[in-house]
Amino acid sequence: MTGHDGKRPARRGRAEAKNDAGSGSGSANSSRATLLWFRQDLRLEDNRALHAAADTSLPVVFLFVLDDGAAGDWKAGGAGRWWLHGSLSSLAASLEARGARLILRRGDATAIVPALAAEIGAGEVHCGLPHEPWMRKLDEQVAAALEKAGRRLVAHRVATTMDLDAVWSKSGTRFGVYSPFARACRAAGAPDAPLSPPRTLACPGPQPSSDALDNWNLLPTRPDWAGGLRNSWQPGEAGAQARLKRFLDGHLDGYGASRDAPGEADGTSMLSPHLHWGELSPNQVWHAAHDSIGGSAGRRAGFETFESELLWHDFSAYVLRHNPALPDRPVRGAFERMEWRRDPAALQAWQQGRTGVPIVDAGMRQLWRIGWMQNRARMITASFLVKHLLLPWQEGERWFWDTLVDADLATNSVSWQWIAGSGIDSQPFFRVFNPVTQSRRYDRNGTYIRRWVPELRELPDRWLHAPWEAPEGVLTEAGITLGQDYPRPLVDLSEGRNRALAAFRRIAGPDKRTTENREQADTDTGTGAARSGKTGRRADDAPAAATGRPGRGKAASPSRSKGSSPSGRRAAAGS
Ligand SMILES: Cc1cc2nc3c(=O)[nH]c(=O)nc-3n(C[C@H](O)[C@H](O)[C@H](O)COP(=O)(O)OP(=O)(O)OC[C@H]3O[C@@H](n4cnc5c(N)ncnc54)[C@H](O)[C@@H]3O)c2cc1C
Repeated sequence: MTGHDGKRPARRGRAEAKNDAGSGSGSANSSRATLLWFRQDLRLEDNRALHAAADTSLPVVFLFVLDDGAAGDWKAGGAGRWWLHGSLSSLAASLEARGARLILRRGDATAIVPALAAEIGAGEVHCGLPHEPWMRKLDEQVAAALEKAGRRLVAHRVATTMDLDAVWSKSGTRFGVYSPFARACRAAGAPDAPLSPPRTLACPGPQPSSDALDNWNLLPTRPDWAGGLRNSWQPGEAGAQARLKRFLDGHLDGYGASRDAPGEADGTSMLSPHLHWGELSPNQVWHAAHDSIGGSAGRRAGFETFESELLWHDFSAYVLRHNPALPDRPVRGAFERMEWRRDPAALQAWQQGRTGVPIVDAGMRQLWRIGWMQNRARMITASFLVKHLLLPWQEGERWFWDTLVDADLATNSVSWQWIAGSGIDSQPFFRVFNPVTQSRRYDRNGTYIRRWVPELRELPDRWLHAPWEAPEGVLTEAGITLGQDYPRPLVDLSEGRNRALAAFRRIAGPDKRTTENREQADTDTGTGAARSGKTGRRADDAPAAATGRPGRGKAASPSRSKGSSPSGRRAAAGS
């Protein structure tokens, strides 16, 4: 819905506080201070929790708790911890510049938050509204503990453009598909306008004690694998603003095409870690992008596509909110019976970017080096793991969790299940990305491959995407001996594809949706039918007719690699 001035009406009235779990029994009136509990909203601008705390006119105490116990398997991974250190350091400096202090505590938040609220005499604790299941459970426990003492927890929407509890279909059901969800969001109008930081922050005289950030050991030391991350990112609000400006100044126009070209510098905004850690709100990003359109048709087109991606971010949170088991279990029950293979050597080759398929290796090495991978490359590498290698999507999800600076429980699990075909509004399993076709289409000149797989640099474009097809003389001239300078492919692409399709056929029967997929698979003929609602997500392979030979992979339940610490996994993979 667009207003006559070309601007959408605002989604006002949707930023109200949530999870107001306490009784509000009057203790707020006798409060001496307010507690602001930061989580994944590490910013001063457009932070509704911060505004609500400041509006009490009481001194505000700022707290961040590192509670790895509550997060369990989903505590921040190695790259996430590196980012968190930088982001907290930046936030602490911004607060100090305003005469305030960030209090750091490590341990059980259900004990720490109520105890600190009692210590400073806070009637209210303000925080951002989370969508991670473990954090929601934690909030319930903290709210209950506070309530016992007549205090209350007040959560504010800080991480999505929409109030996710207010998005319903016309028939009153939840959306299970992205496109109508996005239509409903767009129809609701523009996201709320961003708020500037409060002018003044009243701070208490004596401050509570705080841990020293350096003592949390969030940065890797032995080995220090973070050099590529340091060279690529500036965690914190200032870095986020600079990245947003760079993208909007030069790259919104043409984003529709460049977002699919992994080799294009700044082809996408690279805002994902800043958005994940809440150094920028999606509302700030939306408004800045919208305001930058001016009269340009190209920028408007870029904006429309960019907005779709921001809504995918909201949709992922929405899906996780309504499917708390999503990070661990397939949404489609039939996939519980999938006969995934167990092949640690293949898994490690994938993690290290040594599969012998250049576009896959380029993506995995980019991830390793800078803690981020371009979206098209994420799709190709994920599909290769799940389909050509027939390894459980949870293995890939775990690896991404540990190595991505933007690792986000909602987006990561929704995306992995989308690739695996086991999730909500996913790509059907029988759509198998051919990595070579994808590579030729989206990295036509080989810029991406040459950057991240330099040993192939001298190969002519024609052979770069599939070196195993190159004549011996061409390889020799490029200085490559396959199996020595660069691996032979881990799997024959056509055999891998057939093995995956055979495994899929064995589970397809009893599950309604997968049966439908299979029937569709037998009749689809073109890429048009392969288009999903997801912008730019298109499978390029012909659909699976019932041609594959039965696979021989042994049934393996997905292992979660429990017990190996994230940084241990990074260290184990070498550099
Ligand atoms: C297997 C797989 C795993 C992924 N894991 C994560 C993850 O852990 N964290 C994460 O933030 N993204 C994840 N994505 C989604 C996507 O790849 C990244 O959000 C995107 O590449 C980030 O780059 P950008 O900021 O330049 O995006 P842009 O193209 O500039 O998009 C702007 C913003 O929109 C959102 N967005 C873009 N693409 C998607 C998408 N496909 N789904 C949901 N939101 C999107 C992000 O917040 C992004 O920062 C994953 C995708 C795949 C295929």
